[in-house]
Amino acid sequence: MKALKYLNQYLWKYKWYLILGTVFTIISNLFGIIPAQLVRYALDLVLETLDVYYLFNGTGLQTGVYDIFAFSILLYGLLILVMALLKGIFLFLVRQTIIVMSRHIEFDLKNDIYSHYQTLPASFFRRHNTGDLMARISEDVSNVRIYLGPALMYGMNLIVLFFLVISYMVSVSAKLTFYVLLPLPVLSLSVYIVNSMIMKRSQAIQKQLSGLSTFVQEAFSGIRVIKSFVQEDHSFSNFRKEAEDFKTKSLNLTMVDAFFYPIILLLIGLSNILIIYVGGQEIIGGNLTAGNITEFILYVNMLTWPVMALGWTTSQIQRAASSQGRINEFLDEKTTLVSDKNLIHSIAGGITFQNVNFVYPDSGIHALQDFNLDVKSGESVAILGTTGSGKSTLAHLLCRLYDPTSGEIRIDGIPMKDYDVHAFRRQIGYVPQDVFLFSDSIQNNVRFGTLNMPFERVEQAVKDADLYKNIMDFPSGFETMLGERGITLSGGQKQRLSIARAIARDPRILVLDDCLSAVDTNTENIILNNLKRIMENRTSVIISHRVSSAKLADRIVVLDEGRIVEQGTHAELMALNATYKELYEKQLIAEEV
Ligand SMILES: Nc1ncnc2c1ncn2[C@@H]1O[C@H](COP(=O)(O)OP(=O)(O)OP(=O)(O)O)[C@@H](O)[C@H]1O
Repeated sequence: MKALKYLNQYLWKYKWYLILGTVFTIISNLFGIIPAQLVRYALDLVLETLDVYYLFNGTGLQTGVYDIFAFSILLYGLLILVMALLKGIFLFLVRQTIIVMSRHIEFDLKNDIYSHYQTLPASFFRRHNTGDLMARISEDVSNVRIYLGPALMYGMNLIVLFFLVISYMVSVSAKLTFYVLLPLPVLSLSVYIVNSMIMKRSQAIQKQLSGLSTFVQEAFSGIRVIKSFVQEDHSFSNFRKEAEDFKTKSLNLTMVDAFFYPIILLLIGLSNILIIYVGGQEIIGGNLTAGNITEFILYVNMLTWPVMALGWTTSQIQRAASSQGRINEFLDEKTTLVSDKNLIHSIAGGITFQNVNFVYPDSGIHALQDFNLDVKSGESVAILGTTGSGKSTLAHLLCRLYDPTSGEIRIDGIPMKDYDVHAFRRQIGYVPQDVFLFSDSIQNNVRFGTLNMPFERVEQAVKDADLYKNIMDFPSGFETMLGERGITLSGGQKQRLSIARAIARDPRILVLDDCLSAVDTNTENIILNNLKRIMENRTSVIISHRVSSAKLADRIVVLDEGRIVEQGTHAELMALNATYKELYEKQLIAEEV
């Protein structure tokens, strides 16, 4: 329950909806209760007037009595109708305040979670799968919304109704009220027991649902691999297993739910029997009228639905508490990538790695070891190395997706940690190894959020990435849609578009992480030559496992198992006659073959 405290800030923000909602709930319940009293008056009136009516039997006054009697009944009938109408109007207003409030909070909560997700470091997204992230922002927020909307509304309604009805009942007959409410402790106990079971089972369902979403999301992201390996049946049988588990857990919950309503109806029925039995004796004793008994039956029936909803409400509150707990777990995660000084200024692009060590927290792999490198502003450095030698790790550190485990990275002589993270990243052009493009037009993929970027710059970036001709060949040119709603680019085209996106931002430091692997050597040369021109006076770090990409750089650094084994220009490294030369010759032969 503690988890729900987090929502108080939103309740405070929308306090007027809540206050008005409470007032409307009280008014609507008053209009709901008054008809029961009108029924009592009407019934007692009928019984009393009947005696008078028969008293005047055979006289001319009987018709007069009948007219007064009929008129009074009609008046009561009309009053009950007006009350029902007023109750309806106020119920409408209750929904217009409480449910509207819950929708506002749902909107705010989703936005807050989404923007919080975005502040979290890359390591967080490695630890948690996409299905889980999605479930917390959709399923869990929905559960919380139901608590803040319908559950709060029914809960408030129950409290107000209970208070009003019981005070009326006591004012009529304390004895009868005592008997009518006798089954209540049993009811509360059963509600509590059943709800604890509901809570446990719904948590299991929630967890399973999250697993199911992850499975489906992964299966459809990798649909091409599944199809090409003819693994549809295997994938389906795995899905069935997950879905079967979900079904079993849901059925377990349904069984408990099925117990719930009969128990409540039984106890309410017991109350009705008690009213008639004890009330009947009271009538015989002359303490109550038949109207009172009718009124009591109406009250008890009025309580039936809210008491039944009590079970639903409590289970929903518990469900919301567990959902909010899951949401808080992520909201409490704080990024470690913070800056004390938050320096915001334009950088020249000098990079210094000083005894940098990096160990991946989740795998414990020592990806970079005592790494020292000095890159002057405007210099182009190629990082070459075998697979798993730590090249991408270097790129991640340069974009400050991670901080070094020990050692320091300095930019223009200032520790990278002192720069404002966003202001710093804005000056970096990063082309990741796994190209990711959004389902949007080519133009918007290049602009990527910088809406005021002149079209000429988009065009120039695309030309520099040697993609212009390809784009012009598409019927819609720059407006060509990509992704699920549009065309699929080839691997090389994607890489070039990703390069265009990075250079269009006019970065001070460009980090290319093995992003020329899917283009031929000729295109690679064109792009690298273009980059040489546009990156003049800016720094470029070209990561590759291909010597052809490294050749044009001012300096080449050869990595092995997280350490620098050689560095120098192409000619110097060839003269060394060691790792680089061996790599060069191997790749030359492979290319010739
Ligand atoms: N997010 C991660 N969590 C844990 N270990 C990781 C992670 N990313 C990489 N590693 C490990 O760190 C080491 C260096 O990986 P890195 O991706 O930097 O190599 P690389 O030189 O870029 O390789 P490649 O050329 O194949 O991309 C590898 O052993 C890899 O398994």
